[in-house]
Amino acid sequence: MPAPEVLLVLKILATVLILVLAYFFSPVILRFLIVDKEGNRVPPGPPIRYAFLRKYAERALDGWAKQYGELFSIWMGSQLFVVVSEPTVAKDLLVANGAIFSSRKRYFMKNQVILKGRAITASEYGNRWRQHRRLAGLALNAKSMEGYAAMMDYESHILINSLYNEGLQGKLPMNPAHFAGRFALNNMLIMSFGIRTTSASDPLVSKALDLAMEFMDLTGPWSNCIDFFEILQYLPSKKRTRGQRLHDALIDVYGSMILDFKSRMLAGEEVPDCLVKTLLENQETEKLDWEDLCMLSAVFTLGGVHSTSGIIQWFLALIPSHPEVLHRAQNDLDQVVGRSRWPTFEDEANLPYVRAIIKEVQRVHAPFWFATPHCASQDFTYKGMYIPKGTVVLLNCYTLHHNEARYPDPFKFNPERYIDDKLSCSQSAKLSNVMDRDHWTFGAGRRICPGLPAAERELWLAISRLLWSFDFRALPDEPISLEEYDGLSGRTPIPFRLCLTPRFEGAGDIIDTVEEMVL
Ligand code: HEM
Repeated sequence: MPAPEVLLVLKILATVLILVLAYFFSPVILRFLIVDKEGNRVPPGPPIRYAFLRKYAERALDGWAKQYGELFSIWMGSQLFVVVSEPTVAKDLLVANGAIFSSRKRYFMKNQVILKGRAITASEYGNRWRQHRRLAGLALNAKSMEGYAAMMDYESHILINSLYNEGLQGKLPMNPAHFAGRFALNNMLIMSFGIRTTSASDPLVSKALDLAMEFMDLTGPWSNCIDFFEILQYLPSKKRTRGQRLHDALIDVYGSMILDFKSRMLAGEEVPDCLVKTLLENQETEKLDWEDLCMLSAVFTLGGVHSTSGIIQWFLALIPSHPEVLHRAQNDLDQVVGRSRWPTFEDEANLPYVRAIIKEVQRVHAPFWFATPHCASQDFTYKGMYIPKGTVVLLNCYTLHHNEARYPDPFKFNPERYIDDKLSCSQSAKLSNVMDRDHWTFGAGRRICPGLPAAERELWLAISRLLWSFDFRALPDEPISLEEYDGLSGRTPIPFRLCLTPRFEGAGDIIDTVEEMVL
């Protein structure tokens, strides 16, 4: 017979175990208990609560979508998620009922520790978000975009030039990630701060890319148990320390750029139009404090870095194993543009296959398989399924992008499927028949990415010029993985190397006619 003390310990352990099991299996009961006035239950879903989802969470979600249907629910710790996996449901909830499904959950790590409730992407739906969106809109409207057009053209030239020279005209295999990252970063710095990095070795490039990666890794919809188990929020943890450090680094790096810009304004210098100019000019009337300025400009900038650079990297990862795609695109470029100049943004409408390649890369390798989660700001019942206020609503882009009915043979990289699609992604997102929409890479509804036109222009310039300039060769003993990826929310390929050889004699003459400039 064990001693009474041992029995007591065993009893306590058994009770704890029962409580833990009850907690994790409580969805079985909650699915009957949580109902609206008519008795409608939450959408179907797995019977247990999850503490975290394994790497490549999109595969688990895709499996559940097949098992439970177009709208299913899942508990992550205390948080109820509803996952949207079908285009008409996405439209019905996020677009038609955008007044209800356009908020954001106050994630502990992302919204509270890192962004301290600031920044457009973290703002709950309401006046503050409208203010942020209006300010971002001023930096991204059609007139502002015209102002950035020449610089984006120039940055794409610098991108091609640095790949050409650093890769010794194709003799040296290279990892394109840093260069694609710098291209996207420079475009964002121009739009946000009116500045650019003047060489690939500028320390700001690595610093900003590292901060963007850390932000993506700490802020995924499932990355942190601490977001869903409130008790952990009262305890010190490594993740929380990383989040706090990231907050401080964002203030440090982006705050000092704001101070530099402000001192130029105060000195009477003519400063370029950009987001920070708009913010500083409107700081008093809009009642923006120092942290608002830092977080708005930091998140705006880093939001457009890994996403755009990721798509360029996925394009480069895909193209060596799809020579038929490459040859057709290069043939079209030769026919439409010729070899005595390279493509400009104005050529876009005349090169439908190149545009189709870009759309297809965005479909098969969206940088965010779950966009940025929305949150329900009211109770809502959809087709007999109850979505309580506070539910996080997730766009399951992976399943949406592999929908057999919309994209036959969905796992095949096949740009041909977009050949008759003459719309830009911005136009396509507004189509009334949502089954015709090109893809969901930029989100949906009122929170749809406001940087979409900027991203489209950048991607066109980079990808059409890469196709015009180079042949692409993978290394026989370094296969490029198209299945695995880096990043917990923003996805980029596992680092890879390839050789970029000029496609014809004379290409280098055009590629080499550019020099780094200081703004
Ligand atoms: C290929 C590149 C890009 C991709 C794939 C992308 C994707 C996204 C997605 C999925 C969202 C969330 C949408 C939603 O909640 O439904 C978003 C939001 C946002 N994006 Fe982008 N983005 C890209 C480039 C950019 C650029 C270049 C900028 C700035 C110039 C930008 C600025 C923003 C901002 C400010 C938000 C927050 C909007 C809000 O919460 O209201 N993005 N983006």
